[in-house]
Amino acid sequence: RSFSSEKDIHKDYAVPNPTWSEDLRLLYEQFMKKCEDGSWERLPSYRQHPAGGCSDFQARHLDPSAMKELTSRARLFTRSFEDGLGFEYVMFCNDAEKRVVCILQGGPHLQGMPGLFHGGAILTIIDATAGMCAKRIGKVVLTANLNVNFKRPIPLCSVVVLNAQLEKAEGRKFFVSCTVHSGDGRTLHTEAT
Ligand SMILES: CCCCCCCCCCCCCC(=O)SCCNC(=O)CCNC(=O)[C@H](O)C(C)(C)COP(=O)(O)OP(=O)(O)OC[C@H]1O[C@@H](n2cnc3c(N)ncnc32)[C@H](O)[C@@H]1OP(=O)(O)O
Repeated sequence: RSFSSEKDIHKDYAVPNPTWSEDLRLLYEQFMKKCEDGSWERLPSYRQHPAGGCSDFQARHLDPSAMKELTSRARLFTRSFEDGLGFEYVMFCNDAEKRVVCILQGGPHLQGMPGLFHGGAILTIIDATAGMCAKRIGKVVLTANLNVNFKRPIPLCSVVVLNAQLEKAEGRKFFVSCTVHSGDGRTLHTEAT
């Protein structure tokens, strides 16, 4: 299926689709309920960055002529898989508490060791969730340092919950902690700063 259709570019992927498990749907409903009083907000998620969304950042870091050609082909890594095969996730933010929660069902194309989530895939979704937590305050942010302890392996295709918390801000430096728990909250799989 072509990813570059106009419709697809503006499609919000942070909503249920037929590949979602019952566990992910239940977590989604739980968090959508928390959004009712406005304390939590579901964050829409698109395959491509909005045009001009990071123009000053791109001007500083990238060659504009190269960017033009690339932009139409570029995809957000975590949104570049067919439905259900990669990262099925939704992020919710609570700006008052400086928190971002990400509910995630990892697809079969994220395998590392047989039957387990690839460590790089876990790093990716931690980077995106902690990055979003900093971005809620810093607007345009880059990850300078990411330290991770993998405590328990994550079974492939299971549902997990990431909790990112802003711990400290010093000027333009943001310090964020992030944990990955099993969907039932009983197992701490990963912790990161
Ligand atoms: C519209 C957009 C929509 C977006 C949707 C969401 C999509 C999300 C996608 C998900 C994407 C997720 C995000 C991604 O994946 S971002 C991609 C991965 N990250 C990068 O590529 C960043 C590469 N690094 C750099 O560009 C520079 O090194 C940065 C910018 C980070 C700092 O270089 P800069 O020249 O600017 O500043 P500085 O060197 O004077 O340092 C400044 C201060 O920082 C301190 N420091 C520096 N390094 C470290 C370190 N390693 N540990 C601890 N501290 C460190 C340093 O001591 C100093 O502190 P102080 O002495 O001032 O106190």
